[in-house]
Formats: sequence, structure tokens, C-alpha cells
Amino acid sequence: MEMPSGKRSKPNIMVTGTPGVGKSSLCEQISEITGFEWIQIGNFAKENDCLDEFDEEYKCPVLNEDRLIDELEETMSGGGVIVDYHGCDFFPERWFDIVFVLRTDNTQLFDRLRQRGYSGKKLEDNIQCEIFQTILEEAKESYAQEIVHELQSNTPEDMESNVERICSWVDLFLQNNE
Ligand SMILES: Nc1ncnc2c1ncn2[C@@H]1O[C@H](COP(=O)(O)OP(=O)(O)OP(=O)(O)O)[C@@H](O)[C@H]1O
Repeated sequence: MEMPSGKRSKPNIMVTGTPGVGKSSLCEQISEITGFEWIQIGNFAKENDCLDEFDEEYKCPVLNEDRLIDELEETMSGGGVIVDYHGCDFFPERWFDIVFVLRTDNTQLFDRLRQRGYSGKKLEDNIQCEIFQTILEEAKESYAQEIVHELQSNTPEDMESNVERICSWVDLFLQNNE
């Protein structure tokens, strides 16, 4: 049976968005402040043998989603987890109490990804993904509208206010579930 959200004493948080919008930078800070476990899905998949064949077009390995979900289930059921990934539609809906979608202006995202060494199709596809707000739509289709929040992530000030906002929400959740 599905566990209704809100039954966990500590919440699980999804932080998603196009590569380069600042998920990891944000999650690292939230994890430090809250003490919650931060799981970068890419790394977790590598460490827990949840990768399948290599995608030649995108030059990256493909996630074995079913295995990943099995591997994560126990951790997620304990609550207090921050999941960081550039996609969100294949996770069980019941895992998350709140979903944050980070957004960055195209020109800024372009510069960040270029700095990271992205070029050609990989760079273009990621910029398009942000222009078409693909991940935001994915989040809205996969989770209840009221738990999906779009956050701007253009400047260090945005980052600071996002950290504050998420940590305040966590405090409130913890108070309400004592
Ligand atoms: N709000 C922000 N203002 C200014 N710079 C930012 C902001 N957020 C992130 N950055 C910078 O953008 C770059 C990408 O950030 P980060 O690695 O956190 O993105 P990401 O979304 O986790 O990417 P990926 O999905 O590929 O892991 C870093 O150099 C980071 O310092």
C-alpha cells in the first residue's frame, strides 16, 4: 500500500532541473544545515551498480531505473533524504513530500555549461531542455501540483534565498510532525 506523504517524521525532498541550474550547490548547503542525507542519483547509481549500457549519442551511461528504485527504497522510507537529479518522473510519487525545480536564464546556463566543457549537441540539448521547461512540466505531470515549486537560480542571492526557503519549510514540517 502506498504510504501517504506527511506520515514520515522527516520529509524527503526532490531537487530537480536541467544540468547546470545549481542543484548540487543548493543540496550541499541544505544537507549541511538540516543534516539530511543528500543523494546525487548519478553517483549513487555508479556506486550501487545501477547503470546499464552506455548511450553513444549523449556519451553517458543509462540508468537502470528499476534497480535504482529497489536500492533506494529502504533509505527513502526512513525520511530525511534530499534527492538530486536532472529528472524526476520515474521515482515513486509517494517518496517525496516536496519537489523543487530550479530554473536558470538561458544565457547564464549557456555560460555555466560551456565552462564545464559542454559543446555541440549536448550543450544545445540542455539549453533547449531549459527553454522548453521540460523538467518543470515533468515534475508537474508526476507529482501533485501543490508540492511542486519552481525556484529561480540565477544569482548567489537566489541561492541564498532558496536555501532559506527550503530550510524554513523543513523546520515547519518537523514541527508539524513531532
Ligand atoms: N544561483 C546560482 N548563482 C550563480 N551561480 C550558480 C548558481 N547555482 C549554481 N551556480 C554555479 O553553476 C555551476 C553549476 O552548478 P551545479 O553543479 O550545482 O549544477 P547542477 O544542477 O547540480 O548540475 P548537474 O545536474 O550537472 O549536476 C557551478 O559552477 C555553480 O557554482
